[in-house]
Amino acid sequence: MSAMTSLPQRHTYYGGEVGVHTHEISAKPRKRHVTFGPYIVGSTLGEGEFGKVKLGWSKAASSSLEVPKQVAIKLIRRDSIPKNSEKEVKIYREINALKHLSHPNIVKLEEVLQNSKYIGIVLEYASGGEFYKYIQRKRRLKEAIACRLFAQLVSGVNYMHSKGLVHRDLKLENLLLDKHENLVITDFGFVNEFVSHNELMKTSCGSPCYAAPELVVSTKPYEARKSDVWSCGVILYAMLAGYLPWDDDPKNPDGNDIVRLYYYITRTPLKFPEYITPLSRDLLRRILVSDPKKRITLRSIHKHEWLKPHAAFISITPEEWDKAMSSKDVFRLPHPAHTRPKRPQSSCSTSSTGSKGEKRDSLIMDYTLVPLPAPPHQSQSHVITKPSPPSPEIRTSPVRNQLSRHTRSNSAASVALQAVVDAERDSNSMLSHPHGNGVNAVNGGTVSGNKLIPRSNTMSGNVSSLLNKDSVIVETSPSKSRLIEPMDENSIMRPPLNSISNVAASRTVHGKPRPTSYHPGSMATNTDNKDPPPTLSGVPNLSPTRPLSFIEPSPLDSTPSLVPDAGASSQEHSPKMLPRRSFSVSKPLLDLQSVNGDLIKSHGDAQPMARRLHEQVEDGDYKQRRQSRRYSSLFNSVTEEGEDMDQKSIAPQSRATSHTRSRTSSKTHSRQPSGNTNTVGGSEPVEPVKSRTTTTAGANTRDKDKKLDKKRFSFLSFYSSYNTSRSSIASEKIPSVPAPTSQPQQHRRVDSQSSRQNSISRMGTRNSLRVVGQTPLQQQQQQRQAPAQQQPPAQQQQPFTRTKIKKNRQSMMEPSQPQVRPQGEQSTAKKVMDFFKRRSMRV
Ligand SMILES: Nc1ncnc2c1ncn2[C@@H]1O[C@H](COP(=O)(O)OP(=O)(O)OP(=O)(O)O)[C@@H](O)[C@H]1O
Repeated sequence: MSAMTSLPQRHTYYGGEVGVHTHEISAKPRKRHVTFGPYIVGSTLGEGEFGKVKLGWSKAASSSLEVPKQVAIKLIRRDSIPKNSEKEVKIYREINALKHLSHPNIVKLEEVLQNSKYIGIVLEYASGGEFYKYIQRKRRLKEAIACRLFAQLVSGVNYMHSKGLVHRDLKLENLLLDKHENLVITDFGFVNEFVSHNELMKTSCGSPCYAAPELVVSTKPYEARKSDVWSCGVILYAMLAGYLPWDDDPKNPDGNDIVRLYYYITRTPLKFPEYITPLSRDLLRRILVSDPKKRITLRSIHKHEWLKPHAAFISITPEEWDKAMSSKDVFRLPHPAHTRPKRPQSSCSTSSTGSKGEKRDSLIMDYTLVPLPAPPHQSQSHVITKPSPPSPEIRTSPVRNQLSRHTRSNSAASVALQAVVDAERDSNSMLSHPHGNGVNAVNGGTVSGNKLIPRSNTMSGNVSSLLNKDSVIVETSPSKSRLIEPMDENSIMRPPLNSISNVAASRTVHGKPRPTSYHPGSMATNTDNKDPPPTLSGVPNLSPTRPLSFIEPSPLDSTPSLVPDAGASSQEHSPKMLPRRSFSVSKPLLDLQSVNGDLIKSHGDAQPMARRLHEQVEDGDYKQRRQSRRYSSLFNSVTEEGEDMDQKSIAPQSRATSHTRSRTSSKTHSRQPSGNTNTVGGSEPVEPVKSRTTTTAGANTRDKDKKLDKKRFSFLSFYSSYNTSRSSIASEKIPSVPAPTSQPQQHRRVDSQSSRQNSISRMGTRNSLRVVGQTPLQQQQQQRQAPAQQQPPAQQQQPFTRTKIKKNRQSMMEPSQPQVRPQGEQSTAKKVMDFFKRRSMRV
């Protein structure tokens, strides 16, 4: 149609402007797309803590026969990232980790873009959607499928462990599927580094239902890798059973009392439904062992009989993965990106007024909004941080640690970002300076050197400018060196990956107080504690509860030490209110001979990242606020404000959109961009078609409903639907617990009316582990002190809903009274509604 309408114009050819002329007089409305760097931004794939994740297409490929490369772009409003905040650290922690992870079951970081308004983390698009939905659809997985996916999970986890990284937030919600239904591990916001010979960590994080007991009930630093193993076990159980383990404490049916929950977990034998085979039960029994010392290691998991069908896959070493992934995709179809489309090399080419063809359709906002100094080198017009294949040299080179060490007073997270980019420089990456297309580019490690940042003259150590609105990071892979010229070495600031240490050291000099960290054991029931589980009314050893903000000042106002996470510090053994875990500021000395775990086969990539700067102290505070907003919205009280705040984190217009697809991976992955073109950033909305963003009450309602759906999930619901009697769940042992034995009806259907409130309350409880600044008991005490207004609506018996929210646990910490659940049969429609209403929220 388009060709037909343009045909007559060919007769009016003049001066070689066919394309433009034809376009201008085309009867068809000009297509305009929202763009972000080299990508056309499509629909919303999901929404997380940092904002929306959008489907994106490579613009360059859209004009050819080549299938546009699809990516997932995690758009983060820059103004939503307070400088020196935990959020900032988390973002760059994730970037840094992903940059050095190259495994088929770990989401691939394509690049990081940045313009005046947004930071875009461009990830490989996992078109298979969210894993928990996959299980939802199937109710539970067949053993063969579960075996394959679990093999992929442990392979990916083993790989990251081999790099000296622990995920610490493994759960169903952080697993995606690719188009071949391979598992993809995502969300590395809590990733941390462990030191091989002393891998203990102190900061508890993760989601309660997936977190190892030692994170909650022990006063001791925990073995980070073993906690990941536990989470893998919970995931495996969920795959096979269709619901999560230990969900049946009659005294704590909603899991509101986290202390009791973990007391129950540590004392209640694992129970299995009858359809789980003995072999898989055996593996689960070895994984879900409360004592981390007795818990099976990943290496032993690999050798377990149940995984024998995939022994060959699991036996692939991290080194082999590095090699394979750097050369080709292993079991994914080759990326079109391997023939990465050429990007305009001229800044003018991306200008809305200076380009022709496709780029004329783009409204490049940043180009005009953010005037940049003329780049010294011709470069790509988009910016970007491009990950390069894992480079052993980068990871292990001791020289890196000797690179310039700047004493900076900037955001440690920014330093981390610079550290991220620094790795590229080591691998011959070149700097690029985009000066157009709205996304500016500077090399993260050379911000000052290439003078792309107005404050560049102060940038000898000012890495924070990486997050300045006028700055953009560009990092190119070695393969792109042909597009740009190498920078003068002297102009490049090259902070080593351990440059964080310098920041930390400098902060130490400042002598600011370090925030305290969540130290679960200081409050919680010890594993060995034989006393009855503490109750809300009688927790004997509660420490004085203080507001999070008081307990945990900004980590960057603190005095980080050089003591790694491992708990080597004398502070580690302080029973209560231990100082916050300090950040590792130097490359960890991976002593392979003394590696405690089984899987470390190389020095790996234990890059010091920003991770240790604040850990999750502020995170708890942030999440509390965020969760409060969400809950407010859920209850239609003070809601609008909360919703707005969340929505604003991406784009104002997007608030009203009804096409936000929080769980539409399968639907959207083939969706092609359409509509008008705007550039994400500047003053333009993110949403592709403005007309679609019309605000209506209905749209708002739908939007909220979708959010609710996104936040709620319960395996129990569909399991109950599938097997309403639940009598098949066999208790292998009679629990010798103080609490009454578990009851099958805990995994039951629920009244749809009450499910929403109940799920909300659950989200605030079992998911509350991410309040890392306090122990559950602390929170409980706070809760007791808190006014009743923080309490959620009266809860009703509901099946367990899973976590996807990270805030305001306090308001949810009030114990709920067990209530009699409706026993009546539900209609199918009601079940379906319940199913979608009880989606998880991560805390
Ligand atoms: N690579 C991807 N491919 C497809 N969909 C994705 C991808 N990454 C994220 N999504 C979708 O976006 C949603 C939010 O992503 P993600 O959880 O990573 O964001 P986040 O900001 O880190 O949030 P949170 O930390 O709260 O989980 C996911 O649940 C998923 O539906």
